[in-house]
Amino acid sequence: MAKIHQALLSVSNKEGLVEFAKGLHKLGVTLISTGGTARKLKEEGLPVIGISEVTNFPEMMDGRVKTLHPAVHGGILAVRDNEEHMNQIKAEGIKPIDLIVCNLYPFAETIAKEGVTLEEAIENIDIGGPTMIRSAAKNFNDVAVVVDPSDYTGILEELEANEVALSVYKKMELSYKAFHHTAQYDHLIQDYLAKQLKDAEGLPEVMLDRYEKIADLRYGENPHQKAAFYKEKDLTEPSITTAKQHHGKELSFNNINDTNGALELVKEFTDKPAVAVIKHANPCGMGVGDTLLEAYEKGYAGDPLSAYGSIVALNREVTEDVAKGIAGEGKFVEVVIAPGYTDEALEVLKARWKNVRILETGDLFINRENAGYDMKKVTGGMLVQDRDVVELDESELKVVTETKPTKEQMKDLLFAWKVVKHVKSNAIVMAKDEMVVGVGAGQMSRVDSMIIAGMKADGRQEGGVVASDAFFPFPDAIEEAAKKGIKAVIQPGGSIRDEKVIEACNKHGIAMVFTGRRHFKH
Ligand SMILES: NC(=O)c1ncn([C@@H]2O[C@H](COP(=O)(O)O)[C@@H](O)[C@H]2O)c1NC=O
Repeated sequence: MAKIHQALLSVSNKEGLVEFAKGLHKLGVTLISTGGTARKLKEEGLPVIGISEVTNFPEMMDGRVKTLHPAVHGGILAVRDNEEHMNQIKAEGIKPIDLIVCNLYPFAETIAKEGVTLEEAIENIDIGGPTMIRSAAKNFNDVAVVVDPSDYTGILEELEANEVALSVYKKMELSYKAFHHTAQYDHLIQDYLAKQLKDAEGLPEVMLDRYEKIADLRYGENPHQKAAFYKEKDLTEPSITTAKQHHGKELSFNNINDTNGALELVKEFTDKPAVAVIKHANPCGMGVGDTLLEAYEKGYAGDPLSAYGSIVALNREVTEDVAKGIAGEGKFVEVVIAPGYTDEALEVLKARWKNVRILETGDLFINRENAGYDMKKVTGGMLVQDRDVVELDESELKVVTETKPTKEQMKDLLFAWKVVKHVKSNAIVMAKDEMVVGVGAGQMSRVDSMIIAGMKADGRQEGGVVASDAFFPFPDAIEEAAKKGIKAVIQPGGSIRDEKVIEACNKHGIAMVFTGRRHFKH
């Protein structure tokens, strides 16, 4: 392993710098540095060669040109066992630089400042730093590059243990990290400029760079599929990616997907306690109540059979009584997710199941102003759209039937409308007293979803309401609803046969409300 003789330190974030430089100096490494970094090291009494002594050029134009010089890049990029390279740098009086310690102008922090000007942002685009980092990262066989102050201690320890050398494997690891760092940095700049341009409202040119891996998963949807979990970098609201796990087995691919569905559903309810019971990302039960226990009981009662092995999401802190409800005899859940838990509640859940995943999100909200994107993978491509977070404007509701919904029915219609948005299309939700009593999900025809919802409700829908995520193409589903004793329906409207659908409602004395907006979820 080749020894490190010369290091170039040029950092904006000076955290840990002095200790690291002192360690390098103690190991006999020569230190080269740029303006502010050199000043800081000199203040500590460290011997530092200024960059101008290396380049024979002054640092110019407010620091726009400091390290951008063949004396620096030749010293970094020369391949040490390439005789010609080494002769060439020698002839120019260039000495190899074996270690680059660099982090960049604080672009992210600058653009986050209130009232930042374009000029200020542009001045904070680092050019020399990324160039140097990339040179060193390319030549990782011979050069080490450190971009993260949290790596300083570990590197010093390795240098101390290995006669001031690092393994090629370690240098390759640092190279990977360095390219990641510069790629992120460029991305941020690209994004910022896109926002300044007139088409800032459009979707970004490149999507996947916005995501970083937070976990490798044991496997994907099936055991033969490899999988990992990625987090959106500029995430602005609590989500499955930010939830803290208190207890239980590692989350699986399917757990994450289903828990996301459960959490997003209860996030819709802010005014009152709400509990969703989810299987395969669809709600099998959902309830709203004056207390969280009441909401849980309604959520569970929706479909106790399907609730076995479900995911339970709650929108309020879980208390002991609710935990006892979830942990009741004969029950089994995969995941519980909530804004928080009392100590007693946690005890109850932990004691009941060794493996149940208990997740805490903190206070729940939907950031509708900056909700991010929703994506669907297709073979060879990806579809991207805004997340469906638009709220129902109650003033736009239109009662289109002779019969008007009662106050109680309207409450249930609005409840069911929020739920149906989270059910796979074609989606039908039957509800009564702010409790889901039947769900028809993912059917190829809407009337089949209605029939299935009615089957699941098993009589409990009598006098209740129905929500449909998209319009009824025919009156057939209304005929089915009428047979089941449904008294009010909420749906977007907009079918060419709306008149027929309204006629069917009028015939059966069903009240129907149009929202004017559909919520497909495919
Ligand atoms: N222009 C250059 O040649 C150049 N070389 C290094 N830098 C950056 O200057 C900063 C350190 O400056 P100082 O040591 O003066 O505090 C580092 O963030 C480094 O990435 C440069 N600045 C910007 O491009």
